[in-house]
Amino acid sequence: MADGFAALTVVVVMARHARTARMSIVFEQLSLQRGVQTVLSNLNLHIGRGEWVGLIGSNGSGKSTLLSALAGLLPIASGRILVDGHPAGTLAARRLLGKAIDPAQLPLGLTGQQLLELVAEARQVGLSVPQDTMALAESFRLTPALTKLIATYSLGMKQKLGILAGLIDAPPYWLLDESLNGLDPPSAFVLKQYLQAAQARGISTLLATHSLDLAERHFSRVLILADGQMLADWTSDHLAQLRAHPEQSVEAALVAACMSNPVPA
Ligand SMILES: Nc1ncnc2c1ncn2[C@@H]1O[C@H](COP(=O)(O)OP(=O)(O)OP(=O)(O)O)[C@@H](O)[C@H]1O
Repeated sequence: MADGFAALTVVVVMARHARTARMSIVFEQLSLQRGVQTVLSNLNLHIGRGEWVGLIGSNGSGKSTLLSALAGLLPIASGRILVDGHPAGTLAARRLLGKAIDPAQLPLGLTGQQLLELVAEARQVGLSVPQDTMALAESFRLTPALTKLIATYSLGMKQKLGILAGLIDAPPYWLLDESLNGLDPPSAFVLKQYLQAAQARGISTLLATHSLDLAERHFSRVLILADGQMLADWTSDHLAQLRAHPEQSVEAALVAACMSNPVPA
C-alpha cells in the first residue's frame, strides 16, 4: 500500500513537472559563443508564464546574445533552450515568441504599414494588421507615420515600429532588447502599461535593459548576467522585500550587485 502511494506520488510530481516545462522557457546547461569567445556558460534557468523579467548586466555581458539564441537567431554551443517544450529555432518555438525588431534591421524601403501587413501575413494572423497592434500604434502616436517610408523615421519611431511588428500576434513570450531606448516619455509610459497588462494576461516579457529604475516598480523578476554567468536571480518575493524596505531601493541594490562584479575584459 505504501509502495503504491509512493509510486502514485512520483507519477503526480512527474506529470506536474512535465506540465510546467510545457508552459515555460527552459535553459538547460546552456553555453553560447560569439566567434571563439564564450559569452555564457552552463546557464540553467526556468521562466514561466506571466513573468516580467528584467535582464540586467554591463555592456557585453550577453543579454542580447541570450535573447537572440532564444529567438533561434544564433546557434547554441552546448546545452539547450526549450520553449514550451520545443527546441529554440524550430517553427513551433518561433511561433510562441515575439521579438521586437531591432531598429537597425528594419527594411527602409517599405512603409510602416507595409511592414506590419507583411509580418501579419507571415505570422498567419491574416492580411490586415490586428486591431490591438493598430491601437498600440495610435497610443504611440505613430499612426500618421505608418504611410511613410521607414527610411524617413527617427530612431524612436523605428523603435516603436519594431515593437509593433515584433509583438503583432501577441504570442505568450515577448523578447525586448533595450526597447524603451529612444521612446518619448508618453510612449515609454504606454509601453510599460502595455507590458504590465500583458503580464496580467499570462504573457511573459524578457526585457534586456540598462534602465534599473524599471525594477523599482515593474519587474516581477530580475536576472543579472556577469562574466558569462548568472550572477543573481531575484524573485518577486525578494523584489517585494526590497521595495517594502524604508531605507533601500531596488535600483541601489542592483547597482551594488552589478558593481560587485568586474566589467568583462
Ligand atoms: N556580432 C558579433 N560578433 C562577435 N562578437 C559579438 C557580436 N555581438 C556581440 N559580440 C560579443 O558578445 C559578447 C556579448 O555581447 P552582447 O551584445 O550579447 O552583450 P549585451 O549584454 O547585450 O551588451 P550591451 O549592454 O552593450 O547591449 C560581447 O563580448 C560582444 O563583444
